[in-house]
Amino acid sequence: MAHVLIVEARFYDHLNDLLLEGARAAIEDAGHSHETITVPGALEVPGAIALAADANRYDAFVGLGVVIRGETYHFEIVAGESARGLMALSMDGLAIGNGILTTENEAQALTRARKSEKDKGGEAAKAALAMLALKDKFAH
Ligand SMILES: Nc1c(NC[C@H](O)[C@H](O)[C@H](O)CO)[nH]c(=O)[nH]c1=O
Ligand SMILES: CC(=O)[C@@H](O)COP(=O)(O)O
Repeated sequence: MAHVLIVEARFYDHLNDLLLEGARAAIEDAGHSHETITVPGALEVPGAIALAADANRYDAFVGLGVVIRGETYHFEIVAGESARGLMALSMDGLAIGNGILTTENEAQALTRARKSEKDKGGEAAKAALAMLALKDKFAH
């Protein structure tokens, strides 16, 4: 059984609750365990995963969050840099799924956060587990 760390950027409570529901269900349906930590925003997710990875307590990681475009260039920074950070950690050998939504508005985020619709939280969890399976395959 794998132990998965979910790192959620809790910027929009109601959207995160939906993403968490999907991610946790996917992990449990696959027969694995999980725990969740919370950070302020998407920019903190990669750093939190890097810190947690040093603890050697987790087999895989799922980053969750919602980045909704505002008035300034900050959307590009938050969306792009959180994704880049997770990609860098993935290329460094961590089994990671990226469930950080980057949308133009809340309606787009709701559709993607709901388990009954696009279930991006569950999708990210399944991606992390798929990468863990690959990691295990190449380790033997
Ligand atoms: N605007 C959003 C943010 N911004 C906050 C940053 O992620 C970060 O916490 C801050 O810059 C301090 O380092 N975060 C989100 O997750 N979603 C947003 O829409
Ligand atoms: C994605 C963001 O950083 C955004 O929520 C911030 O809004 P604004 O660009 O209007 O400051």
